[in-house]
Order: sequence, then structure tokens, then C-alpha cells
Amino acid sequence: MALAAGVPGATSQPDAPAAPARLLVKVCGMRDAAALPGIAGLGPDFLGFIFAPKSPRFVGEMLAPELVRALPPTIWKVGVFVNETTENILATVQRFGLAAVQLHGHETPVQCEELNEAGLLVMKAFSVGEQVDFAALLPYVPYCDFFLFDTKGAAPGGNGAIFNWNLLKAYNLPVPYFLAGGLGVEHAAELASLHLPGLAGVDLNSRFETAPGVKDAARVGEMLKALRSKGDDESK
Ligand SMILES: O=C(O)c1ccccc1N[C@@H]1O[C@H](COP(=O)(O)O)[C@@H](O)[C@H]1O
Repeated sequence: MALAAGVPGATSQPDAPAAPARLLVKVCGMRDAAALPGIAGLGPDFLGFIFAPKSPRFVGEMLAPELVRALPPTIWKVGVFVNETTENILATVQRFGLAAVQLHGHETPVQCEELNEAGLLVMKAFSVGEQVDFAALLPYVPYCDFFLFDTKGAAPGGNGAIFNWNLLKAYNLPVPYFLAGGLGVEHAAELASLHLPGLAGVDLNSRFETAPGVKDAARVGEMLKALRSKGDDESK
């Protein structure tokens, strides 16, 4: 598992999560400075910041790097990139003190390897349509800490639509993954009792907003409570 120690400018981070008793939760698309402390205070495992210029959640100049750097060290800070060069990714990582990257475009296994060797936790996203060819993901296995399965749509991510989760029943690779794509509070009960091979966490994004990039702390809090209370019950 990649650690932040080797990343220039990275803040200290918690140990990489081991196989969780409950689903890990990533809240993505953070760019509203006013909402950041409230969401961080809810204790998500990961917070995502989108650095894809075409996204309505693009961080751009909206967030001062110091605000991101000052977040609690218990939270993994993830930069989300789409077809960005390794050089640019590392510059952003250093500026914002990120410890993880989510690669949401057509990034190669070689680029995952470069970022992994730079000491970053690497999450490679794959779009899911009518079917998934898990064998095509094999070259990524050595270099990724997590995969992320998102719904195929018009945009690279943030389409707000779910896919057929049953497709993941056939998952047989050793890399744990996040489930993403249109997840909302209404899915909490089903997600908390999902038993899919390799499922490690969920990614909350557009369904938890009052406007693109403006997260609704009440809705995120409701989701976390629902997911975690179920997880706690099951671990007893
Ligand atoms: O949210 C975006 O705008 C975005 C843009 C480019 C790449 C990834 C993006 N978001 C990721 O998309 C998935 C699913 O989001 P949603 O729940 O369907 O809104 C999630 O992993 C975000 O990290």
C-alpha cells in the first residue's frame, strides 16, 4: 500500500485502511470553503477534490491550498484527475498536500505505477456500462490501492446515475474497490448490507449537493449515520 511519506509537500496521513469492518466513505467534489469544515467534522475516511477543468466541481482557485492542508490528518485527501500528466498531478499533490489520487480518465498502468512510486495511494476509476471485462483491469493490479467503479455517462464522472451493481458479483481481482455513481441517501440501507466481493467503500458526490461542489452537510451526515450504524450492528 502506498504511503504519503515520500510525497513532497504531503501532510501526514493515517495508515492505509485495512480490510474494514464497515464501508469506507469518500465524499467527493469538495470545493466550497464554507462547507469544508462541516463535512470534515463528520469524519469521512476520504475527501475528494476535483482537478479536472471541465468539471462543474473543478477546484480551480475556489479553495486555498492551506484549507486543504489544514484538514484533520485522519482524513485521506484525494485529488481527482482526468487524463492529466504525471508532472501536473504531482505539482497539484504538492501544492494541496494530497496523499491520494483518483484517476478518472484513460490513464495507463504505467502512469499508475509512476504515481504509486511517488508514494501516493492510487485509485483507478473505471466506467461501467452494460458489462465489465475484469480481465482488462489485470495490468493495473500491481499499482493500484483501490479501483473505483462508476457509471458510464456523458461526462467522465459526476453523472449522477447508478449502474447495475450485480455486475460486480463476478469481481475476482485482489484490489479492493469503491462503488460510485449516483449514490444517494435512499441507497444507504441497501449499500450497508451489500455483500459484493472486493467492495471496500462508497463514493458520495452529486446527490449530496445543493449546487455543484456545494455539499449538504445534513445529507452527508444522514448517509454516514445510516451506513455506519448498520456496519456497527453487523460487527457485533
Ligand atoms: O464529479 C465530477 O464532476 C467529476 C468530474 C470528473 C471526474 C470525476 C468526477 N466525479 C466522480 O464521479 C463519481 C460519481 O459521481 P456521482 O455520484 O455520479 O455524482 C465519483 O467517484 C466522483 O468522484
